[in-house]
Amino acid sequence: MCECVSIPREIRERCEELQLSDEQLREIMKRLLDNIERGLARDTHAASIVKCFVTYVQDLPNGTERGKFMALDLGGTNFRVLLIELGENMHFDMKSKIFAIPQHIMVGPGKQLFDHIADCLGAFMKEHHIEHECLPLGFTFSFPCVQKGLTKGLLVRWTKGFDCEGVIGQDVVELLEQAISHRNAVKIEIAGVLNDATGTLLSCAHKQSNCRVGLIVGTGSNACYVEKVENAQLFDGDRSKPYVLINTEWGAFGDDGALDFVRTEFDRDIDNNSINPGKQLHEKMISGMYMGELVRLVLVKMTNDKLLFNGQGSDLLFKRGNFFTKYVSEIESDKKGTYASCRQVLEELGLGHATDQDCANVRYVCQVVSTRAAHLASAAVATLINKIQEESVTVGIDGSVYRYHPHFHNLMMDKIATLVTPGLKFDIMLSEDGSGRGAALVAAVAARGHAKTA
Ligand SMILES: Nc1ncnc2c1ncn2[C@@H]1O[C@H](COP(=O)(O)OP(=O)(O)OP(=O)(O)O)[C@@H](O)[C@H]1O
Repeated sequence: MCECVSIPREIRERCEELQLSDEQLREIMKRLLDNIERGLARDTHAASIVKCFVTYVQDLPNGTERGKFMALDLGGTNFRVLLIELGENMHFDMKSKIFAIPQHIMVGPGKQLFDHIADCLGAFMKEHHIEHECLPLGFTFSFPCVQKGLTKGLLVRWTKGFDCEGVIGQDVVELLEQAISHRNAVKIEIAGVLNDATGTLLSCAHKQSNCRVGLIVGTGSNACYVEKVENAQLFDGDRSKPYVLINTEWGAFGDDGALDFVRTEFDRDIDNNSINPGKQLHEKMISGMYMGELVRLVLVKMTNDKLLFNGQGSDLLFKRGNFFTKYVSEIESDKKGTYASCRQVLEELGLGHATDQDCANVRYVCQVVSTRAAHLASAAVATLINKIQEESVTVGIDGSVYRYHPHFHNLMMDKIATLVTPGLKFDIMLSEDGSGRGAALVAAVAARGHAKTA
């Protein structure tokens, strides 16, 4: 962090607990690996915090997939319906539309949510004049699910601000099918349910054949990776194939206290004020739903201690949720020694009286919080790379935090390089629309399978 020189000692000291040493990161890796192994093993799975659910996806795309597919992507800020056509030479034609999920639907009855999804699907198919076709559909549903097959996923719990009654324990594919037939508008054949991390892995593997990890750093954080079937003890699918994709659900890592040695008062505050206290503690230290709020909490404390803004905050700064995660990216995008975006953000927050020193301090806090997130994500990715132990592995990543934060990629490249077993090569690539393409690819790979057996 090159700007330390101009940052007062008190500010730096307050931020120390938010900076993780390599030793701490290695300890986190050890604990995460232990959690992953417990999630995979028959005897320890039930009690394991990191669930490592099997996905039943065993084949990666190989470029021979062809046809027209639908995809639904539900799992965070936006809900999307997509129509994707796979052609020769990896040609990918995609039409998509974003539909809002109103807040009252996010926390209302489950039936209302699935009816809404079915209505949006029907409207989209009509708009594209395909309402009379029965197309295969991949359903990206990015919440923790126990899968019982490629087309059966039971919701374990809601995350990321959703809390719809009557869905936990239910098969979300069945709920979607019921809603579609109930609305009676279109016909669809659901070919697979997956989450966005799996979709990201598949969409990157379509381009980069050594892709073995899919990572999300968006509203939430999660990862999926390619595991040997022999290690996936609970997998009851085709054990004659060598691999199966594992959905780690690592957002829950730490829910048993494993991360308490690095959690701070700010992390505890975020958790206590969330709709799922005590849950998803790893995710809450990394992802976009919480990053801005973490920064705000640090700024509030420093303001109250008269270390910022001459002790004069603003109503907007003191109100929860007002410091958006995109502000972190904007503030850190200012060139060294300049504060144009920072000033704009502070003005929006009623802090027009900030001095240049305040701006430098605010940027420092943003850097500390986003760097911690990038380092935690890196430690978790390095854990998987070391576990996979292939000579060269590509990690596909999606999510607005990774996509838009100006330094996240570089921070991750540097830290993963420090943490992986010497000799293992890796690369990380941005997934172009992983959840949508990935869902279509699941449907397409399944269709390829049918074609083969037919
Ligand atoms: N410019 C930005 N820089 C950093 N974070 C951002 C930016 N814009 C949006 N975000 C954050 O990214 C999150 C949304 O992530 P994304 O767009 O990947 O959506 P998502 O699909 O809902 O996420 P997920 O895949 O976790 O379900 C929000 O928490 C938001 O605050």
